[in-house]
Amino acid sequence: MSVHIGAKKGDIADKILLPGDPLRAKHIAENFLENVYCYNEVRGMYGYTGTYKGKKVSVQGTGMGVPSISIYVNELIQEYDVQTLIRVGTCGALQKDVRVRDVILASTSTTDSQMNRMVFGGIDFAPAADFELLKHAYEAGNEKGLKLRVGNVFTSDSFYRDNAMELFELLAKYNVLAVEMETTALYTLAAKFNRKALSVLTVSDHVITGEETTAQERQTTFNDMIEIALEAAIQS
Ligand SMILES: O=P(O)(O)O[C@H]1O[C@H](CO)[C@@H](O)[C@H]1O
Ligand SMILES: O=c1cc[nH]c(=O)[nH]1
Repeated sequence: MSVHIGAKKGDIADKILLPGDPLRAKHIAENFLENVYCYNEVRGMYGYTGTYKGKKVSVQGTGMGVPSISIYVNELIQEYDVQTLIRVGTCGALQKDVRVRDVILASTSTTDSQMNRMVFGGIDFAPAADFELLKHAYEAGNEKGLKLRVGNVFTSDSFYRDNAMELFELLAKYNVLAVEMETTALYTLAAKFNRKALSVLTVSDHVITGEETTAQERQTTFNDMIEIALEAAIQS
């Protein structure tokens, strides 16, 4: 096992879905995978492996924020040699024409996290999705008749922020689609270790209109996003 994941080598597939919420991991395992086993319960951050359309796929909760997802992604890559990592997360919409329950593919991310500034000595590294994964996910969405949004998301270090609207309006003006808390870390670590990564996000709330989804929905019912991510994973 690694420090935070109680799996043996070989227990985790080389393709993995990464929800922030461990109960979303359980939902994905129970409703989308076959031949499932749970390989991790450390800290209640559930991890499962099973098959999707006959191909081995894992799903691992990451917790919230850059430090938490960085721990899981580092260990999944360095200890378990995972190659393809797809975040399946929620986000808050920043654009008027992005609606609650829409699915967004993050082609890149903007951040207020200091992580990359520390690593790159003040240079602004531009985290990017893997193009092939993004293409497969986009095509999977099209096949389901969905109009996916593709673009820049804001990876924030804080969920609660003073004077948030001022920043959100500025980001919206620069075409940032939504706010969430992990994509920058995922894309940067994937670049560091030469792995493939993508964030597929469902809009759970609207920062401008105030429209929201319930905690139950955030745990369990964002199934378009899950199917799109699984299709992209098995084609990678
Ligand atoms: O639903 P998840 O994947 O946790 O993603 C979003 O939800 C959490 C905040 O409520 C943050 O982790 C944010 O990125
Ligand atoms: O980080 C997040 C996630 C969902 N909704 C938000 O407003 N922020």
